[in-house]
Amino acid sequence: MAEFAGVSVSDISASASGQQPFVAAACFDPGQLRLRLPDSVEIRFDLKTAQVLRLSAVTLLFVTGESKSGNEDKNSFSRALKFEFGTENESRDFCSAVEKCRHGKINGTSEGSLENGTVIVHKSKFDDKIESTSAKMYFHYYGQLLHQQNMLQDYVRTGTYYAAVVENRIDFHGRVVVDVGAGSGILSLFAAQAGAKHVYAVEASEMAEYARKLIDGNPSLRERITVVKGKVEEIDLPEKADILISEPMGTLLVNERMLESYVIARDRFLVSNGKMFPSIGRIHMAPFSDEYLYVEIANKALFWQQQNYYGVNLTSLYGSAFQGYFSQPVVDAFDPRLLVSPPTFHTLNFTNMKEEELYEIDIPLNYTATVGTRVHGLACWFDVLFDGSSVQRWLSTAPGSPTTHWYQLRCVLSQPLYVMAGQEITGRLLLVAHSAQSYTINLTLSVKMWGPGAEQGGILQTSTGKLDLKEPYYRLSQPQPYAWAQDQQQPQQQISSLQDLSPQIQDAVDPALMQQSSPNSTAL
Ligand SMILES: C[S@@+](CC[C@H](N)C(=O)[O-])C[C@H]1O[C@@H](n2cnc3c(N)ncnc32)[C@H](O)[C@@H]1O
Repeated sequence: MAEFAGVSVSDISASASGQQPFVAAACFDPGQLRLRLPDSVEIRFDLKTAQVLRLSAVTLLFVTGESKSGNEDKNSFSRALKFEFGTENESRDFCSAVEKCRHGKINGTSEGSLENGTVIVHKSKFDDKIESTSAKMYFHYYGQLLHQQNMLQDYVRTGTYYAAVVENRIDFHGRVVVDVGAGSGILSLFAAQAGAKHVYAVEASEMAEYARKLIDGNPSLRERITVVKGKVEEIDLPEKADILISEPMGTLLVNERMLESYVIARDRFLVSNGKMFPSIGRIHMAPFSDEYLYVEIANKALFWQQQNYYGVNLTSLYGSAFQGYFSQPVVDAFDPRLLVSPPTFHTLNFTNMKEEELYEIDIPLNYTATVGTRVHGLACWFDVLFDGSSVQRWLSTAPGSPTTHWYQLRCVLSQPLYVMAGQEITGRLLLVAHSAQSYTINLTLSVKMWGPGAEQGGILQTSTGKLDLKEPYYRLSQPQPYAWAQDQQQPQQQISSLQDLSPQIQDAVDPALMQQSSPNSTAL
């Protein structure tokens, strides 16, 4: 590894103001820069979080998220150092050494000449889009075995992947495979079982170490699997892949924004015409009616209706709390008979879509109501296709299908809509990605009002909602029995304390329900 002797270093971190420049030797290890000071103190810097800014031909600014002293590994703090080199060549060599060693890469990356002021080694595309705090929590979550176990124990999910791989061993046999976000390494092991020539299991979280252990514990497969710790946006691999395998799906398919990493991995590692398992995903959507759910959500805000909470009037926050509860998409398994019309779907083709197409997903909605009822929002779920050469398999998360750990998702509108059987429901679902690895959901549903004016094009009754996919309400009930007739004659036990609701909710609740409600009914 490269070594640079006699580098003049000034610590210009706020915490080091007034310190004199010192002379050090700079050495590189995979992923690390070591500065050796004359008094044999050594300071190590993690290159993954480092940025290098070229200030002049011989001066570099080196900023790092954390450093570790030789004696005390746990002592970490951010540093800004100014490096002065003897020659321009030396400063360039230092830059390319940083780049080469940054991720402890399997192979090196190109060296390039730089203009003054160019930031040369720093954030990847992932880091540019995603807040570091979000990424830290995300990879911390996936670094824990209990969460990997949760996915492994979703037998619908894991069993479908297993079947898709072993039934299509023709697609894996003798092929190079990249497992994008390998987690425990399970899909890599499946690919190796199906005869893959070599599998690169790429995993960014600490789970990579467990994956290594798991793979080591399977001697007949381990020779053909290499675990690569790092983000697919950042690591390099020694060869291209014939096939990518991944499980990048989040709630509503797109939550976690890992599909973008899957598409980036395709562009970086897959041979042209290579296969992707899965190759397409579809978001399915349909309007639904669920009075129970609506009242349950509206009721949550009632707390803020109190005028004497330890002597404090809370009501000024009631409106905000009410909107807040309706901004949470509901995750649970529901009875498909709650759907008000047949679903439509929107397809994402992972094999040819651009990563940027996932930043904003705009879906026009158009349905015909099959029943007269109140529409409380839009129900969504997804499926993905394993388009194998032998067998095509779908992994479905639809209501009524065996439940998966994704359940289904419902966007509930604070103002329900009235529809008649045969009436058209139009609208738009706009998903806008945000830097916390999730999406803002903008939902609009409209129906034409009946009565005077309808013949002239009708008056639109529109309801809108803005929800944050990052903040779901995990309701996780079992599928509800379909307890009432399509004409919305609700059974008595579902109505509780409706008389206690605020006038605002009472306006929004089905008037038939209000008449039937009784304070003695069982809780919702
Ligand atoms: C949904 S889990 C799937 C794990 C495993 N493939 C399975 O099927 O059980 C997604 C995994 O991808 C990893 N991951 C997410 N984004 C990544 C990225 N950009 N680069 C590498 N790994 C990533 C996460 O840490 C997580 O372990």
